[in-house]
Amino acid sequence: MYHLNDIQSTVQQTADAIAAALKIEVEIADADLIRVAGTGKYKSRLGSPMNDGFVYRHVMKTGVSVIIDNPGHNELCQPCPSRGKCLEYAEVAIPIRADDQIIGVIGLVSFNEEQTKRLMDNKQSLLLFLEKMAELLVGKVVENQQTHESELLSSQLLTVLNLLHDGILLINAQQQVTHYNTLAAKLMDIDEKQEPVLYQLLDDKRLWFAVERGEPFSGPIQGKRVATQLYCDVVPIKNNGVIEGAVISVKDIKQIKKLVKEATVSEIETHFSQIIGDSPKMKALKAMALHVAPSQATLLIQGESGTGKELLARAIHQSSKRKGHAFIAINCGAIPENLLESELFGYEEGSFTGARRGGKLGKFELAHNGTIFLDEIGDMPLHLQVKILRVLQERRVERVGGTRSIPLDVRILAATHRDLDALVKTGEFREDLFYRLNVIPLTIPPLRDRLEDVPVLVQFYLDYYATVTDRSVSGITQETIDILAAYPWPGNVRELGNVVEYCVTMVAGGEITADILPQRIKSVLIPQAQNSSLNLKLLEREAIMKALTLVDIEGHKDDAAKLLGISRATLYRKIKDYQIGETKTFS
Ligand SMILES: Nc1ncnc2c1ncn2[C@@H]1O[C@H](COP(=O)(O)OP(=O)(O)OP(=O)(O)O)[C@@H](O)[C@H]1O
Repeated sequence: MYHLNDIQSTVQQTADAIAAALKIEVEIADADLIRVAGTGKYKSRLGSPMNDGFVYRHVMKTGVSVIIDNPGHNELCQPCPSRGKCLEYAEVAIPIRADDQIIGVIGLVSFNEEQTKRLMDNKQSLLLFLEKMAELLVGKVVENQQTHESELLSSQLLTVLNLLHDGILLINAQQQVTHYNTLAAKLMDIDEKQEPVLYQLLDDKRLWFAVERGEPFSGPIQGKRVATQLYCDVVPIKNNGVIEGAVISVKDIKQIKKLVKEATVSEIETHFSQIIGDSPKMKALKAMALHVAPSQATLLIQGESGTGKELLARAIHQSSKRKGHAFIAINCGAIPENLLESELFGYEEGSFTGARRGGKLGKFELAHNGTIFLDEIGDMPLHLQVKILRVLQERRVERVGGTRSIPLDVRILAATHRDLDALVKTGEFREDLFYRLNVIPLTIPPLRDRLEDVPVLVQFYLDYYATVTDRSVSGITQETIDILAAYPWPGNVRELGNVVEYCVTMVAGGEITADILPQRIKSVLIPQAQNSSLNLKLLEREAIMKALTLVDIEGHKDDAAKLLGISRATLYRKIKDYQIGETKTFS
């Protein structure tokens, strides 16, 4: 809806102009019959409602112009309380029409014979003249409304732009900056008194050409007035195929790096104290790992799946001077071969179909100053093994499709559950890379070779799952622990954690007893459960394990047999019967 009052001074000027031309009094009312402008005696009554405006009300309602030469006697004057006392000689009223609405009335009033004669003699040209004046007012009020709407849109747009976390520039087809948000002003040092042109802010022809040709562009650009490197994304604006300009989003590259760092520095700090296990083998491993952690050495962690290779790698990272930087883990066996290269080394824009605009950082670059954990390195394809070797030797990476070689400061920790030695022999793993990685080998023994760690791990997981699942568990029976300590744990600590989680979930409060254990665990020993010798066997098994632990070093089973008071042959048989770990270790 248009309001004449919004252009009051124009309306008044129009009333004055009509009055001067016709030498007659003029008043102009809005749609609510409030006097917006007036001349002569009406000038002092602006803003007041025209209660007696029966003629004007009729014009508003019908949209038809009215000429009254007999005020007081005309039928439109019938309801007027001033009828009979009316000072007016004649009256002309025409509607002001905008689109389909009538937004006001222009009224001419004569107060003497001479004015009346002028009105009546030139009725047609007078009406035409007034209609033109009404059109003029409508043109002004529409223009005013459009200006207001576009100013509102601009200020809404600017408010939205200022909410964004990127600097934003709106560019027109002449490369002039028409709008920018506060962050853009800060990032590019835009002076608010000037209307900058793109080339005065961002110093790169590739960007200017992209805007000029209406093409998208992404990449690092040097600021012109600032020393900062800025990352820019250009999105062209086209209207019916015509280039109208572009929107450019701008980020501070330092800020992006900071965010990447925040996102990649692990929130889960892992310390050696979180690696549970007091068996002599674990103690020796932890001591060795703690010793080498602060060094820059590349480490190869070997061990079966679920033995805690990543846990150990995280603890090593946390105990090194790199702990404030990223720990980036990548499972080389879990990523399809065709994607692994770009995941590790990143790629440049346009290096292959489907490559993201602006390219992509690889895991090596993300780990800059920190540690990269290459899990399942044994699954790495040979052609990538060459690239890894180059990174290790030159401490630089080259992105896929790139020509630059980027310097890097990354410590590599690799891990595998496979026998790399054997892979080297079959030609599946490069010997030179193996020796390069295997500078300091760390081998985590499988859980079945350190079953004495089982009770403490069980307790650790009981506490953990009781807390995270919010279930109260009063304890676990000795018989259950004995069964767990006799199971060979092919899935190692991960499997044990899952079993305890299962028990905590199933027990519904109270104590965990043997019958709650998953069937596969029970079935290792339970066939003998009805047999009264179950506990005796368990005791015997434990005694053998203790004796083996005391002598500890393989090859001294004679001593263990002596301790137990049995022959060497019997000891070997019982080790086999009770499935006490004799599996190959990697050291
Ligand atoms: N000694 C330990 N103390 C506490 N938790 C452990 C221990 N060893 C392993 N875990 C836990 O077991 C789970 C498996 O560990 P992790 O992922 O480090 O093993 P992994 O050897 O890297 O396995 P994979 O080779 O399958 O990737 C994790 O939840 C880890 O926290």
